[in-house]
Amino acid sequence: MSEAPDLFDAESRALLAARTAFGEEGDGGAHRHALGELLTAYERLLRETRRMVRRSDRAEFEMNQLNQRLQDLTGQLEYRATHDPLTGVLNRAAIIERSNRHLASGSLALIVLDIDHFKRVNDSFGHPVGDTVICGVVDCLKGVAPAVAQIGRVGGEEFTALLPGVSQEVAAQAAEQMRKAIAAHDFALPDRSRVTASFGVSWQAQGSGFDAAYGSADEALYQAKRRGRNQVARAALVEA
Ligand SMILES: Nc1nc2c(ncn2[C@@H]2O[C@H](COP(=O)(O)OP(=O)(O)OP(=O)(O)O)[C@@H](O)[C@H]2O)c(=O)[nH]1
Repeated sequence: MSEAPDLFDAESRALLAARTAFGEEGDGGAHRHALGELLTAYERLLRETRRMVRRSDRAEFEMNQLNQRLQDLTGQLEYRATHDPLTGVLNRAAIIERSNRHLASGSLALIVLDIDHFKRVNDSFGHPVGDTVICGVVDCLKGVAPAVAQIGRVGGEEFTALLPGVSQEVAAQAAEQMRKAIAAHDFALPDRSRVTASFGVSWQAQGSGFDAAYGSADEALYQAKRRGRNQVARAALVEA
């Protein structure tokens, strides 16, 4: 028979003693004593086992908590790396990454918009008021954007909406809804003036990239600004 492990030394000894006592012609007292020793040894073993189970439960609980915290922190880090802290929409890096990902598997319509004469808002009422206008514009965009749209802030007062698999025609209609929503919104500026934005809309076939999509939408946006602002301009379509 193999040797008993150290952990069970006391129990093994008690068991051996009990076997010996019961194997011999002993008196009742010796048997009772051996049984008592055995019982004590096994009660101790039971107590030790329960203590170890409790300790292992505690360790498992703590490990699960640490795991959860790690997952939360990873999620927070990922969120910060991909979102604009002021408005909560996607940041420039995330917009570039998603545009390229969409264009690798299909077409992409891209809307770029820029708040008109935004410098005046900052200069007249201060930066914090400018920030509330930026947030208000994002709220307007979210309110009317199609479900498929992914909204991002790519510059100070410049935003994009990605519309994967959507035609330029439909994207231009969505941009027009956005334009109307901003123009109709009361931004509660001290002089009661309205806020407007200009839009450029591009469409790229599968295989293109963010630079081409953004470049042509930005060119169209520039046209919208030149033509008097508060309007939507479409980029010339480039066939694949
Ligand atoms: N409040 C605030 N202002 C910002 C932020 N980022 C950029 N800006 C401001 O946005 C303004 C951009 O102004 P311009 O590029 O001259 O353009 P604009 O006045 O909007 O005029 P147009 O685009 O030609 O219609 C500047 O005053 C910047 O300081 C921001 O995070 N918060």
